[in-house]
Amino acid sequence: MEKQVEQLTKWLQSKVKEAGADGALVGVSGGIDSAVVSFLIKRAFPEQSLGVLMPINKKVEDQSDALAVVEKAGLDYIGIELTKPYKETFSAVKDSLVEKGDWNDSKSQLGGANLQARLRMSTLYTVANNYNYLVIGTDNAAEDYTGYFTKYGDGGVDLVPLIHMRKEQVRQMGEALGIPDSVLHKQPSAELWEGQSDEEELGLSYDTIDAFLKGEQVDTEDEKKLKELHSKTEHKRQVPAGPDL
Ligand SMILES: Nc1ncnc2c1ncn2[C@@H]1O[C@H](COP(=O)(O)OP(=O)(O)OC[C@H]2O[C@@H]([n+]3cccc(C(=O)O)c3)[C@H](O)[C@@H]2O)[C@@H](O)[C@H]1O
Ligand SMILES: Nc1ncnc2c1ncn2[C@@H]1O[C@H](COP(=O)(O)OP(=O)(O)OP(=O)(O)O)[C@@H](O)[C@H]1O
Ligand SMILES: [Mg+2]
Repeated sequence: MEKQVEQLTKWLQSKVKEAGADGALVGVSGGIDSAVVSFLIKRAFPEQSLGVLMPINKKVEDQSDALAVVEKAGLDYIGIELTKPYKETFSAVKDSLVEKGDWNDSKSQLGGANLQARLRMSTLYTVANNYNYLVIGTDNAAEDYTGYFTKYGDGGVDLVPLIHMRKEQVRQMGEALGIPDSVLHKQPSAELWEGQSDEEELGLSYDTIDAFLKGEQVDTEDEKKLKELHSKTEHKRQVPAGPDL
């Protein structure tokens, strides 16, 4: 595991150098993926790395797991509360659509969730511009395959160090790096609405997704679901399509 950590550290250093950037930052949620990236960027850029805590409908001081991560990693951090910008943007959209008579309430939970992820992305890039840092993403192989991320939200980043790692491998790396137990053993959640759980929303467990990614036999219905998710979200893994010349 140490060898893999070292490889990723060197890779981050070389990509940042190649970009002419001075360091790297990551959004820290208190989940395991961003915890692993926090430790990696601290290792790659001890003096030029930053964690950004961006609670929505919560205070920075309430993000206890995220605070435990930056503290344990020794990562410099800032807290930027996005509740007000989120509420204002969401209301501006809603009020205009209600007035036009086109508001679709059943779509609003997902629309609002994706707005949260995209507001965080915009915030990260604003901070990155200030420091001349790159924005490091946290997507892993399971999320990438299933397209379980917001296009141009948490998917809108410069580098994706964990993209070839299954969730179990992220957990193993987290253990090796000394990530706090509360974070290691927590249920994966995008926390975009109350009680959200990745596995419940996907209708698949990470164990099943990981097994499939390893080429192991999984339940036929699960395999069908995985392939459907993958093909439906292909557009998220590509640059936007233009017409043929
Ligand atoms: N074929 C196609 N070609 C080009 N573009 C296409 C398209 N189909 C849809 N689109 C576009 O893509 C949009 C849908 O994609 P998107 O906006 O991403 O939205 P969508 O995939 O519907 O939702 C994002 C999913 O990711 C989950 N998520 C989000 C953020 C973080 C995490 C986490 O794990 O932390 C998870 C979230 O809970 C939700 O299940 C459509 O509104 C449309 O604009
Ligand atoms: N409150 C937050 N503050 C800062 N960044 C956040 C916040 N919520 C989400 N993010 C960013 O969005 C990313 C995607 O969230 P995701 O839930 O997939 O990862 P995670 O929380 O690190 O791990 P897990 O999937 O196990 O919950 C996070 O890794 C983080 O970079
Ligand atoms: Mg999470």
